Amino acid sequence: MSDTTGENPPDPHSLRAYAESAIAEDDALIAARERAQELGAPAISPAVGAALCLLARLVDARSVVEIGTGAGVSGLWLLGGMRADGVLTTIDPESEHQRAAKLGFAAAGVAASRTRLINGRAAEVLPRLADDSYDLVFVDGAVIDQPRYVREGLRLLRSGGVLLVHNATADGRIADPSATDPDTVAAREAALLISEDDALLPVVIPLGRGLLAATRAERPAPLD
Ligand SMILES: C[S@@+](CC[C@H](N)C(=O)[O-])C[C@H]1O[C@@H](n2cnc3c(N)ncnc32)[C@H](O)[C@@H]1O
Repeated sequence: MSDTTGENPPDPHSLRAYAESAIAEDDALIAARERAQELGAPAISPAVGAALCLLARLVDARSVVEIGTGAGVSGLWLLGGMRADGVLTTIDPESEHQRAAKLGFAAAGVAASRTRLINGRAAEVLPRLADDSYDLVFVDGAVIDQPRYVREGLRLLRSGGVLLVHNATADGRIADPSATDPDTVAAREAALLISEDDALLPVVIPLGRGLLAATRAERPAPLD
């Protein structure tokens, strides 16, 4: 499994390495990535960022919620795909991380009105957000909390919206039946919540640490 710290890079000849190398980041993203490294807030990989940007564009996202601001690398990619008047609501309990993200958003020329940085724990903040009102929900907090975030994320998501869970594979352990550590169990529970919901169309995208994407399909009208 590739990681974004560079400690465990993918085989340079693998499809995954190719997918990562095919994405070029601009100066604002490169600087944000450096801040993330300094703060120890691991950022999504460039290919995951490009996937986020693409999906935000495809759903014409105006309202996005992010769990785990970090230093703003994923936020910058999401904002790049969102509508020009779209607002990113991003939650993180670490004020230092959010200060770095704010710096990165300003350096990229993002208007302050387009970001709502909420300093707090997602478990306390998410219940205050409105049902069915977000086009995209991006989950990138602790793996152990994924089931809770998926439940809340599905409540927030509008019909036709997209839920994205990063590190959905618990660093690749999800496919190993002998792995029963708490993170892997939590990642399995989150994946099951999604796969057992008939209204969702899910896919695991094997980029970065694994991105689980699911859209809430608009239900077809019943036949007479
Ligand atoms: C992997 S980093 C996020 C990286 C970011 N999404 C990016 O790609 O640039 C995880 C972040 O989750 C935050 N976090 C930890 N506990 C949290 C919680 N209970 N609620 C929300 N965020 C949390 C951490 O402070 C950290 O900044």
